[in-house]
Amino acid sequence: MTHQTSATPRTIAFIGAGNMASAIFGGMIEAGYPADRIIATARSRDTLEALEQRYGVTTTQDNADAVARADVIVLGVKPQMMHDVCQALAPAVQERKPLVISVAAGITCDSLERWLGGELAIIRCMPNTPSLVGVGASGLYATSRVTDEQRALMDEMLTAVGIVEWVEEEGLLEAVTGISGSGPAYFFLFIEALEAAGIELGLDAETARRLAIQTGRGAAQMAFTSEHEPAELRRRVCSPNGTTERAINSFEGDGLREMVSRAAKASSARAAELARELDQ
Ligand SMILES: NC(=O)C1=CN([C@@H]2O[C@H](COP(=O)(O)OP(=O)(O)OC[C@H]3O[C@@H](n4cnc5c(N)ncnc54)[C@H](O)[C@@H]3O)[C@@H](O)[C@H]2O)C=CC1
Ligand SMILES: O=C(O)[C@@H]1CCC=N1
Repeated sequence: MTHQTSATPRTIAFIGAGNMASAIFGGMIEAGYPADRIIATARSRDTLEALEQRYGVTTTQDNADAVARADVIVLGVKPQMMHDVCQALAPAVQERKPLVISVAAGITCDSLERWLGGELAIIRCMPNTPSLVGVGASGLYATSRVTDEQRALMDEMLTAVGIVEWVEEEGLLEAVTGISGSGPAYFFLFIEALEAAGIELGLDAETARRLAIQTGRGAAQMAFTSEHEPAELRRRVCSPNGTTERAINSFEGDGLREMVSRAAKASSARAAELARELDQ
């Protein structure tokens, strides 16, 4: 992992080490980031003990103590918790002035900066959970106080767990949320539906699941590595008047594209709604 180019790896505190935050630092550690440079906080001692055991990270229930020791803080609590967590952390953050990263859907840099006491370098990140297996996709937006060095550090952290796309307008993170932030759930739903169809067609559940998962994996891998566009790869599965053509016509007739578009826009709109609801 490229962090080795830095003289000393930065200490990174993950405030609210739940599904998303642990997917990021789990992926970073898997890629070689030193676990002893990662501090994780959560409300429950049991959660923290499990993280210590699994990843070898340092843990504490005291968010301010974690901030006091960190060069970078990653805010990973639910959007609804963010205001209270930030306000409680403001003195420690103002004392230390770390790079602040938020992965919360919706919450704007403006809100974060206000809640944390002002004048901070903030990066908003919309990651996704496949970061845990090194195949994440993250959208990033940086405020004007973020230095080139801090951007490079963020690139190092997140390219260790997947691809990184910077956006120049903060509002575009809502689009990222609708596509890749929420996106893994869409693909899991499709796998579930394909598995259920396999069972209806007479396969046993285990076989149906294995075929559905491997097919999703294979199609994504082909789309990722091929010189051809996804539409061309699709056409190559469709023999004229064959079986796939019937299935694709069924999807098109049932409005799959419109369904996907509506779903992605619903996710994106919810991100904007969260920002309005939670700005205080
Ligand atoms: N789950 C996902 O696929 C994605 C989630 N996100 C964002 O990540 C954030 C977290 O989501 P999840 O990880 O899914 O939720 P989660 O519920 O798994 O994690 C939240 C963690 O915060 C901890 N927590 C709550 N209050 C705390 C406090 N006062 N101090 C310290 N820790 C506290 C909880 O113990 C929990 O471990 C959200 O803001 C969400 O918008 C962003 C992209 C994808
Ligand atoms: O569902 C959510 O609100 C979060 C943000 C993107 C994925 N999970």
